Amino acid sequence: MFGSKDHLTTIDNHLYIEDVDCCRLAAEEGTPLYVTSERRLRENIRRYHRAFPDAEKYFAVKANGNLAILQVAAQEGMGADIFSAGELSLVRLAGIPRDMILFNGNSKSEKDHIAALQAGVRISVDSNEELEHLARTARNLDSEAEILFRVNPNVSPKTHPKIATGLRSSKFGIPAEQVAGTYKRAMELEGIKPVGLHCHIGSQILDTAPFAEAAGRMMDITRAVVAEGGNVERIDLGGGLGIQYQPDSTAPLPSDLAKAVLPVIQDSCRDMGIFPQLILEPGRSIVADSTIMLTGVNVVKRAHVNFVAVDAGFNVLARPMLYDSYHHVLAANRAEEQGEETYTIVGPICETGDVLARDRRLPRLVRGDTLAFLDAGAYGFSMASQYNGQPRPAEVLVSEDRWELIRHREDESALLAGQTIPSRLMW
Ligand SMILES: Cc1ncc(COP(=O)(O)O)c(C=O)c1O
Ligand SMILES: N[C@@H](CCCC[NH3+])C(=O)O
Repeated sequence: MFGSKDHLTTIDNHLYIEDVDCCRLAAEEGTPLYVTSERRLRENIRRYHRAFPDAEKYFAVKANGNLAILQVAAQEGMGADIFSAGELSLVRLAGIPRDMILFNGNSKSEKDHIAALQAGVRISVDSNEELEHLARTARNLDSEAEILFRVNPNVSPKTHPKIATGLRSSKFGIPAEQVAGTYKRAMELEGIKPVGLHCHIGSQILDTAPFAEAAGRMMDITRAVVAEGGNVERIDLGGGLGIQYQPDSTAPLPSDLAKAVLPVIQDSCRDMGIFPQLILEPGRSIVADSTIMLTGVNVVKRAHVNFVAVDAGFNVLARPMLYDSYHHVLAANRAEEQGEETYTIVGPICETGDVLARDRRLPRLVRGDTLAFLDAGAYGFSMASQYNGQPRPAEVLVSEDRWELIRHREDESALLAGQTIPSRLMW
């Protein structure tokens, strides 16, 4: 019923994650609730280690910044791809070694550069202008920035346009033809030590060909940099491997990615006589399918469309609203029943676009039922908001037959946090 998702099963009509009954979770922890299988998370990481035994793997923290999940990633030997000083604090707390952290981003402030330099992590430089700013800041701190250059390889990843990042028209990276010149400039700059090249072509990519194409472009650029006398010690191919959101679809595995990119890199590097450290930055393919989101049914409305209104909207799971993404849904308390009715599942937010799923066949639903949205671990909680005065949900980590809270449910006080009323208005 769940294909390769062997952390999910049904017993007596209830959905289980590992050995925990999701109906019990909903009853005891409330809904909406994010629930992660520790076993699946570890297995997904180990799959990357098996496919790429010599590469460093940096978990893309933007996919899921929960500290317990980062702790598991650290225990399993992952580094981190971070995009802000906030994410830097998270990964340092989780114990990820500084030598395996890359500070990415197309719009870093001086404060971000200082945070990266003081923490001693590498920085991915996204533009010629950033290079000059960073060099100045590093010199002011009497420090030296080890940098990679984010390259724009102009490769089409065949994914949703909002999450394609490697096209010429995207805001990310230095145009491929400029990189060798920029690298040369960096070698002359005091305060800067260029050590490699970085790219990331997009997310939820279901075909390995664009990765191979990007690897080829990276090798062409490496050749040009080496010809200028540059030292390329690190090549970072980013993340982006897609997962199987639709039950009848297929997605490549890390081993398929390895088959597509390793020969391209290894052959070219051997030709050039260099042996750089390969880096990958997977997010979604590590954490998405480890996690489900449980949500409670509040209202079933039989109108022009059959609506089922649940307690999670795009404030909890933004992906369907942002990208028309599909998440498979089932009734956690009637998981073995056939679909009898067709429903559009909507949230509690005051917007017509607050639709989590359309035209789903489910058992006849009533108030109090629990729905499970699968594959919710990547860009799920991390994109949740408090819109419409909705406190954000709790998260739990399941291991075999027990679970632990890894993030408390917010209450209304979270909506007040950080706010002040000027005294002149208090009368
Ligand atoms: C620089 C960078 N690395 C890695 C990732 C992770 O991508 P994914 O979650 O698709 O593996 C992203 C997000 O797209 C990214 O921007
Ligand atoms: N947030 C997107 C992925 C963005 C990747 C970050 N560059 C999603 O949910 O699919």
